[in-house]
Amino acid sequence: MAANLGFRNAFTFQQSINWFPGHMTKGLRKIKETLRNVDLIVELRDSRVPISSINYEFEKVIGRMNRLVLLGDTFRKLGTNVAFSDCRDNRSIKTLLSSIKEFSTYKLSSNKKIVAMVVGMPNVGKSSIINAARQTGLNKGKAAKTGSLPGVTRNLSTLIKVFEDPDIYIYDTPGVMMPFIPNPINSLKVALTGGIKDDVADVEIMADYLLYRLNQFGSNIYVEKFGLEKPTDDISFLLNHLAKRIGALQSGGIPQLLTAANFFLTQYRMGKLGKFCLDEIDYDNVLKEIELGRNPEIQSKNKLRKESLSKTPK
Ligand SMILES: Nc1nc2c(ncn2[C@@H]2O[C@H](COP(=O)(O)OP(=O)(O)OP(=O)(O)O)[C@@H](O)[C@H]2O)c(=O)[nH]1
Repeated sequence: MAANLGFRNAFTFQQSINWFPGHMTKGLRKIKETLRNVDLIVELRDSRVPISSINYEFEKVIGRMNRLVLLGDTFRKLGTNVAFSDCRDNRSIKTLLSSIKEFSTYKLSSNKKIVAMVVGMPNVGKSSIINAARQTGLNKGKAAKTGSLPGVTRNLSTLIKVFEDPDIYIYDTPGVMMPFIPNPINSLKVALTGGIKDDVADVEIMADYLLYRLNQFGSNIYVEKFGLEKPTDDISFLLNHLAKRIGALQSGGIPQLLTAANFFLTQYRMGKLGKFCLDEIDYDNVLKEIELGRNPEIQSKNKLRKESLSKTPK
C-alpha cells in the first residue's frame, strides 16, 4: 500500500451504478425454468472482483444446487468446489471437464447424460469457457457467441455438447446483473472490470477510481507505461497527460479527456496495468467469503442495504 505517499486513503462514491435491461429479467426466468433439467451449475466470477460479482439474484434462483464456482484466471484449485480457470489454458479446461463429472449428480453407472449450466454476471467469460470446453473436449469450433462488451449473449442457448463418453452438455446463459447493487463501490468495481455497459457508468469516475486503486496497491506500472515522472493522484492531470500522449486532441489542441479515460480503462481491462483483486479479501478467506454469498440469510436485500450503509467506502 502507498498510504503515506500523500495519496487519498478513501474514495467517495455514493450512487450505485445499476444496469438491468429486459433481456436479463427474461434470462433469469429462463434459467429458473430450465433448472429442473440441470445436474450442475458452473458459476463464473471475475477473479478481480470475486465478492462484488456475487449475484444475490442467482443465489435465490439457484439455491442449494450442486455448484462449481470458477474465478476467471489461470487455473488454481482453491478448494473442493472453487477454482480459478482460464479459457486459454488447455489444462485448466481439462480440469473443468473432470470437475463437471465429479461434481454433477451423474453417476458413471447410469446412462444419463450430464447437463451443466454456466451462469454469471455479464462479460465474465461464460461463452468463452463453453467454447474452450468444446474445443478441448470434442475438438470442435465455437458454438457460443463471445465479445469484449457485456451483454453479448441475450438468450439461454440450446444444449451445447462439449464432451463424449460420458456425454456432457452445457447451457450458456445471458449474463445477469443484480437489479440493484446495494454497495455503490461494488457497483463501481463491477463496472470497472467491464460487467456493466460503459455508457451506463461515468467513464471519468471509473478512471479516477482505477487511479486511486493503482496508487493504493503501490503500482508503478502506469507511471512507466504512460511516461510520467512520478505517480499522481490527480485524475485530471493524468487524463490531460494521456490525451496529449495518445494524440486525443480537439481543434485548438484541447485534450479529449473522455478518450483518454477510455484508453486508461482499456489498458487496465487488457491486463496491461497489472492484475489486482479489487475486493478487500485475501485468498485464504476467499472460500469463506464465497460460502457467505450462498448463505440464505445474507440474501435479504434489507440486510444487504444495511451492510452497505454501515461500510466505509473503500
Ligand atoms: N483474460 C481472459 N479473458 C477472457 C477469459 N474468458 C473470456 N475472456 C474475455 O472476456 C470477454 C467476455 O467473454 P464472453 O465469453 O463473451 O463473456 P460472457 O460472460 O459470455 O458475456 P455476456 O454475453 O455478457 O454474458 C471476451 O473479450 C473474452 O475474450 C479468460 O479466461 N481470461
